[in-house]
Amino acid sequence: MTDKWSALRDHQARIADRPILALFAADPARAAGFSVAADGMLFDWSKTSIDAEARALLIMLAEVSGVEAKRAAMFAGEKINDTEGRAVLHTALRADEAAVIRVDGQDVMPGVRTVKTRMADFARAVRSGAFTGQGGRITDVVNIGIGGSDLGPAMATLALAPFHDGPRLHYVSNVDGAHVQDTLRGLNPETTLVIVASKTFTTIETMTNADTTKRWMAARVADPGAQFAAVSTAGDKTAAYGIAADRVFGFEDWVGGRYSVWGPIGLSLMIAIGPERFEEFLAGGRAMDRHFQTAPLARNMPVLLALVGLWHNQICGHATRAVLPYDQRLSRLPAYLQQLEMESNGKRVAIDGSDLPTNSGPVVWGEPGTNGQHAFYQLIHQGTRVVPCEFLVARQGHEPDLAHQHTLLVANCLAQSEALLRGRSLDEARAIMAKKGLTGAELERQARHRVFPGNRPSTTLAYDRLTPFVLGQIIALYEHRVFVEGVILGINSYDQWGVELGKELALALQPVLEGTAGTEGKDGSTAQLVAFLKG
Ligand SMILES: O=P(O)(O)OC[C@H]1O[C@](O)(CO)[C@@H](O)[C@@H]1O
Repeated sequence: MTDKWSALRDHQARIADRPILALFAADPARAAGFSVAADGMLFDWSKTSIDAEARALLIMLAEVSGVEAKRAAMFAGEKINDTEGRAVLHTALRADEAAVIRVDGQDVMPGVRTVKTRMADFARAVRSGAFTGQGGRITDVVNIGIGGSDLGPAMATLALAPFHDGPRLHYVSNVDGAHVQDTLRGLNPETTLVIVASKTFTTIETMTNADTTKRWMAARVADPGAQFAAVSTAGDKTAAYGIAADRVFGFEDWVGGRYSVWGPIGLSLMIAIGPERFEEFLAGGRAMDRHFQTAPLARNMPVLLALVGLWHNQICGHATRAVLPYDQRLSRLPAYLQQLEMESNGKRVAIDGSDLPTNSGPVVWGEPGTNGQHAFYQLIHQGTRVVPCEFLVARQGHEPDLAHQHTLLVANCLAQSEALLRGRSLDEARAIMAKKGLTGAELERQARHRVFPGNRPSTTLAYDRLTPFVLGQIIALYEHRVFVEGVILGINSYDQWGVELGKELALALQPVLEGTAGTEGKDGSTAQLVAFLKG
């Protein structure tokens, strides 16, 4: 059967044996030709097996899949999340002051601006000491949320540590009591602000941790509710929880959880770095939006990042991709991208309800370099499976006195992508063994262990320095990559039905574990585990 993927699959089969290095040899301008720059960032995808013909076919794939029309529909507030009947407008949260964006005929921007101003006022009050706890100035902020209500602000707070001049920030997500207990230990309830961050305000992990934290505070503070703020789309539920309306920051259902760091869910980040820096973060996202909307597909960074991803997963069959930031402060980026990419594009059914004719999105994983090098790069270099690697690296760090360490970091990043590309041949390995004095069968055996197949694909995203603006660019880049991949796959990237069944079963298992219900109807393994865990 020929479909929109066929020409690419046929082409890939034809070029499968051609080494990436041969592409560089044949085209001295390959590095520049297979790279794209946008607002100070460089995305180099030349160390992949994509040649000029594959590139043309990939661009055509984006065209025939209607990426440009769908992009316009998203930015215009059309309800492209059609299994939930919602618009997808996280971009409105970072749109410029003059923007007019309508949903159901209503301009949403006045509401966005009003809430942002309220957030900024509150953040300034907390940072300046105008808003106090019952024991004085706020020293610590605890953000209680999970998934998109945790990963974005937690990742960004860590990423922007050099700009963190507000109170200390803590993030509690896991329903495991260890998380909340370990976080609250050592904090003073009288000077702690708690932000309950939940789009729905029903998520059991978040509400359970909020209840626990409220009890912890009540033991020392007369009015714990006065030190709680809430971020949610559910104003009725935050009111029922006893949080005064002036400390509730609402948003609309057109902001998906994993896309929500730009708005009220980013309140903790705003308190950490201040409203002005937060604006710079939004400006970075906005710059990437502009690039995504205006650059031709062949020079469009999110489009190219998506096409490289599709080439590796759907065409070459590589099931995972590693995100490898050579930037310690981006150590939570892989976890953040796991939700962004896997919750968005981990779907086996197309928008029309039919089975997907190809693989869904890949498994995303990673750790910051150089730590990963001393852990799992062995498999990346010499394992039997190919793992496309996505490196991120800054031209400069925030530690001028440690510039030599930054140079070492950058050298390591470049060395890894070079090693993946070049590898080491058997002859080269034999020469190394011969130099060590080995001969015969032992030389051969030892040499085989030292062969690196090479020809392993990677991309590198390089930027100047991890500022709020650059972080905004990076997050928006990946958001739009997910969008483009989703459009081409023909799925709805903005729902998440796959998380529901486990939630339902957990609710039903709670009384079983408490002993008020039996294990009738449970499979043998689950019943056995219940019996063991009940003790
Ligand atoms: O913000 P909420 O409503 O508590 O949801 C938290 C997370 O739970 C999910 O719905 C998945 O269970 C995510 O999509 C979301 O980010």
